[in-house]
Amino acid sequence: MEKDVGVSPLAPAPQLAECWARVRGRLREEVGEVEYRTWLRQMTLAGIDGEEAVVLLPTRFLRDWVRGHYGDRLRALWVQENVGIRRIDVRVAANARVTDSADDQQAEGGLAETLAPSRPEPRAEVKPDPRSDWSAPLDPRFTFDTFVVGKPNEFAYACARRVAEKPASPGFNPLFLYGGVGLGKTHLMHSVAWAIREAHSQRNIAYMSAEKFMYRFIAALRSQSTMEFKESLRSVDVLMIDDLQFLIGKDNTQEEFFHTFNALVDAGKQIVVSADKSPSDLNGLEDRLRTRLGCGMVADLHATTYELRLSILEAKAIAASAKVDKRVMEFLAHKITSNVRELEGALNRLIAHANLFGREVTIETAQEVLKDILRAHDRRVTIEEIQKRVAEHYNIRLTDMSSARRARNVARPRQVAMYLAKQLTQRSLPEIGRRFGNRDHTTVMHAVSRIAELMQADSGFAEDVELLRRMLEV
Ligand SMILES: Nc1ncnc2c1ncn2[C@@H]1O[C@H](COP(=O)(O)OP(=O)(O)OP(=O)(O)O)[C@@H](O)[C@H]1O
Repeated sequence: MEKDVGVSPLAPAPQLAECWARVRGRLREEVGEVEYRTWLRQMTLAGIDGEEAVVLLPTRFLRDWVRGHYGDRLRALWVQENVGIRRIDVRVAANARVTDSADDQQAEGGLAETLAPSRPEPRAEVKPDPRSDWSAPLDPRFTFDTFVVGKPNEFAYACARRVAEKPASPGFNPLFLYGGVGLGKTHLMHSVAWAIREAHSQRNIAYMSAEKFMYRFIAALRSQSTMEFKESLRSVDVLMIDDLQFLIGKDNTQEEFFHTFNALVDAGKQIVVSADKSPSDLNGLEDRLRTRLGCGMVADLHATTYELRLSILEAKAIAASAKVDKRVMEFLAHKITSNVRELEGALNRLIAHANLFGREVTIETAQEVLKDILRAHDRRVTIEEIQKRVAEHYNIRLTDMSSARRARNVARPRQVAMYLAKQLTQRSLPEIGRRFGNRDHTTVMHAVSRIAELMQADSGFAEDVELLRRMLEV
C-alpha cells in the first residue's frame, strides 16, 4: 500500500512552482522531448517534506520507471535549486488520473492539487493506460518516408506497408521481420506504428522491446498485478515486440507472451515481431511459439548491397542538409558493409568534422577521421575467406586446410592461414583450431609463432604473407 501523500509545501507555492518548473525544464532538455513526454510529462510535485521533495505519478509502473531511471537526476536537479532538498520520494498519486491530453495542466507537471492534508481525497483506482504505459517512445525519424528501399529490403518493406495500411489482414498476422544487426528492423517497426497511428488515431499500439516486455511481466509478478498486466496488454489493437530473441531461455515470459499472442490474434488484433533470426532458426524458443510466429508473414531484411548503402548515405546526407562529396560516400559504402547503423555513424562523424573545420571532407580526411571504424572493419574477414585465399595462393586444395596431411607444401600454407586468422579475425585460438580440422589450440599457437619466426628470418616469405594480408584486407 502506498503511504498517503500528506505533505505541506514549505516554500510558498509560487516559489516552489518556479523551482519545480526549472527542474522539469532541465530534465526535459537532458532527456529530449520524446522521452520526456513518454515518462515524465505526468509528474506532479506534491510538496516538500523536510529535506525531501515528493513527486507524484499516476501509476505504479510510471512511478517505478521514473524512480529507477530518473530518480538520481531529479535529486541532483533539486539539490541545484538550493532550497535545502537532499532527497526525492517518488510516489503514486492518491487521486491520480491518467490523461492523454498534452494540454492538461496536471499532466504537464504542475503542482499537484492534492497536497493539502485538509482535503483528503479517496484513493482512485488507477487503470493503466496502455498507450502511455505500454508503448516505448517511437523515434520520429523512423518513418516509411525515411526508409530507403532496395533489393535487400523491398519485400520486408512491402509487407510492413501492407500491415500499416490494413492491420490484421489474413496472411499478414503476425508479421515477423528478421535480419542481422542494424539492418532496419526497428526503423520498419516504428514506421508501421507511426502510419497506423496517423491513419487510425483511436487504435491502441503497444510497441516495446522483448526486454521491456519481460521487465513489465516480472514487475507485475512481483507486485501481484499480473491480472492487470494481462488485461491491459490484451486491450491493445496492435502489439509490436522488437528483438524477440531476447526471450530465448526466459521460459515464463515466453509462456505469457504466447498466451497474449493467441488472445490478440484470436481477437483479430495485429502482431508485429522482429528478431535477428527467422522463427525456425530461433533455437531456444518454445516450439509452439515458433510455429505460431511463423504462420503469418515472415520477411527477411537481407544484408545491404553497395547500391543500397550508397542510396542510404545520400538520403541521410540530404536529411542532415549536409554536402558530402559523392566519392566520400562511395568510399564509405564500399568500406562499411556490415550494418547501416555503423554506416550512419560514420557519415555523422564526417558531417560533424566538416562543420567543425568549415570545409568539405575528402577521402583522405575520411580515412583519418574514421580510422578506428575502418580498422575494425578491415579485420572483419572470415576464416573461410582466409583459407580460400591462402589455398589459392599456394595452389593447394581448400580441403587441405582441414586435412590431416603433414607434407610441408600443405602444412606451411595451413600455418600461414592460421597465422592470418589470428591476426585478422577476433576468433580465439581454440575456435581457429576447430575451423582447421578440429586441431588443438596449441597447434594454432605453434603455427602463429612459427610463421612469425620465419617472417623474421626470410624477407621473401614475409613479403608473401604481407601480400596475402593486404589482399584479404581490401
Ligand atoms: N533502409 C534504410 N533506410 C534508411 N535508414 C536505415 C535503413 N536501414 C537501416 N537504417 C538506419 O540504420 C539504423 C539502424 O537501424 P535499426 O535500428 O532499425 O536496425 P535493427 O535491425 O533494428 O538493429 P538491431 O538488430 O540492433 O535491433 C537506424 O538509424 C535506421 O534509421
